[in-house]
Amino acid sequence: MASRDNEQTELEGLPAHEKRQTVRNSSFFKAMRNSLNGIWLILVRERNMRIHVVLAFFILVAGLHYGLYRADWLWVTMAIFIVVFSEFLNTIIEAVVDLVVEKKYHPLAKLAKDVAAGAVLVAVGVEIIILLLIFQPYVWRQFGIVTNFSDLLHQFQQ
Ligand SMILES: Nc1ncnc2c1ncn2[C@@H]1O[C@H](COP(=O)(O)OP(=O)(O)OP(=O)(O)O)[C@@H](O)[C@H]1O
Repeated sequence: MASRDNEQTELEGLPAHEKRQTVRNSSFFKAMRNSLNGIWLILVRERNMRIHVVLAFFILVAGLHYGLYRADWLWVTMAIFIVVFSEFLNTIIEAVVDLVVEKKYHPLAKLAKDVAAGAVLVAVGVEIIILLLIFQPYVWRQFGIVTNFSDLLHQFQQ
């Protein structure tokens, strides 16, 4: 138990002077503060999350550059969300596993962590597919090539 207490004060991203709260949040604002702290902690502790956020920024810039339609923005938002959300779940699972096994090797710990990491990989794969499907007509259009089926139909009708 002592080792867990030490780990708590040494947790990267968590101020050492942080008051140790283990009871329910006394107010909505306290709950909000702890939730924002969770977002801050994952950004400070997880390099992969920082990479996802930077990539999301460039995707948003590309979306603005190409002037995506509203429906396309919904897909792009969902694509970014599933990756960020899966990274949140991955971090939660890693933390809970570490809390339970306390640095000892356990095949179930490996299973939980590897499967959680696999979920992030699947989410990234889905994100890539969505982004390719959404962005490719805009990119081709820049070179004067029409690939969108409805645009093609529209051209024939004219
Ligand atoms: N207690 C454990 N028992 C068995 N295997 C473990 C244990 N801890 C970690 N591993 C193995 O080491 C790998 C890396 O674990 P770690 O907790 O360092 O994740 P990480 O490097 O932060 O991963 P990610 O890049 O997904 O955040 C796991 O995927 C798992 O295969």
